[in-house]
Amino acid sequence: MASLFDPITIGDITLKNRVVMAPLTRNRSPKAVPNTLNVTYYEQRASAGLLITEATAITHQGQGYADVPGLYTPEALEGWHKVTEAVHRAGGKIVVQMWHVGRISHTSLQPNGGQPVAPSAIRAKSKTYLVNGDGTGSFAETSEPRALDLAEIAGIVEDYRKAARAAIDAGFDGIEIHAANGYLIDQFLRSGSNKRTDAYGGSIENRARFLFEVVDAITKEIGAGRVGIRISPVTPSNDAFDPEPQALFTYVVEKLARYPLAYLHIVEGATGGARDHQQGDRPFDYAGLRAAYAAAGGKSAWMANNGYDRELAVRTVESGEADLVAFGKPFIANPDLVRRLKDGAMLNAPDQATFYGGGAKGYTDYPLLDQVA
Ligand SMILES: C=C(C(=O)O)c1ccccc1
Repeated sequence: MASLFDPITIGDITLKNRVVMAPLTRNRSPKAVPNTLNVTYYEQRASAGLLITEATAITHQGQGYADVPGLYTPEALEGWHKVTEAVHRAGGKIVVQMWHVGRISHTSLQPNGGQPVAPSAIRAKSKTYLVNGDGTGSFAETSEPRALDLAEIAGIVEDYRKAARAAIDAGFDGIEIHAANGYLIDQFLRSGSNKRTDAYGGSIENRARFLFEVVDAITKEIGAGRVGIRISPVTPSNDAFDPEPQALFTYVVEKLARYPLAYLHIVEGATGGARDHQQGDRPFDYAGLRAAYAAAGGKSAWMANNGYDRELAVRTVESGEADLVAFGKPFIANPDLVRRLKDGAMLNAPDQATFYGGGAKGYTDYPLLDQVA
């Protein structure tokens, strides 16, 4: 029977435990360049079995929020190299979450002030984070997107391939494809945001085409053993919706079974919200999803996420329902979360007011267990 605190090898990556830091957007990388504060933040949390970085834009077009990092300038890659070196020096493992926001963006963040791109010209009922002239942050409505021309899609697939290569060259142990939470890949998957009538719209197979072109390109470039993927079957984040999530994501995982990936990362329920959130006419069957994946020959590690506490995480790994558990907010407030979970110690409460934007406060200043009187 496996324990949350046992080592595990996922694809080409060996982890010292199964406690994962989930991707957490913190908006603390001005000009999309990781800085010394970011180095400290990730280094502090290196006792995790695996760190998944905050969502990181593969190109300027893929950028949707102010002060999130990128993977597309020499300065950003140099900044990430400092992060990976520090995490490895501290004995950690780290992958970067590769992100294209699609329609979840704002003209002020887009190249030449242009419209964000999407599978279809359907505006999301969502907001994005901007930084005002005086440096203060605020949330603004996302802009009206334009539909991608068929001829543009191959270029974005190539952007993913180039970014994956750049990530490995920057010292990451691997990458996570961000296919969740209503961003570009998820916008193609979900029928609520994809009304295309060409080979990328309509049937489930067509709506998943873009995802698998990205998976093909990245796994050919860096090897499947260094590739994870995050999906969120029923999240309503960023106005994501599909009335038949079980059919859609069963198709997705059955096709992913063909790739010997490092892991599949599943957001259960509404991201950061109710674990039992439902889309469509019946509750989502996560065990059934994994069974379909295994029946299709899938052998990659299964990473569960969203609202896990110590008890549920320990039970879920011991039962074999998942191989790893990813924690978000608990890692914001507890750099030494692994030790706290192992010891059953109290957890610092995260300060919501400092989740997004700002500096060290609420980012690198949470006390370790040893520092708490
Ligand atoms: C990248 C995000 C995601 O995956 O939901 C995100 C972006 C902004 C705020 C919170 C989360």
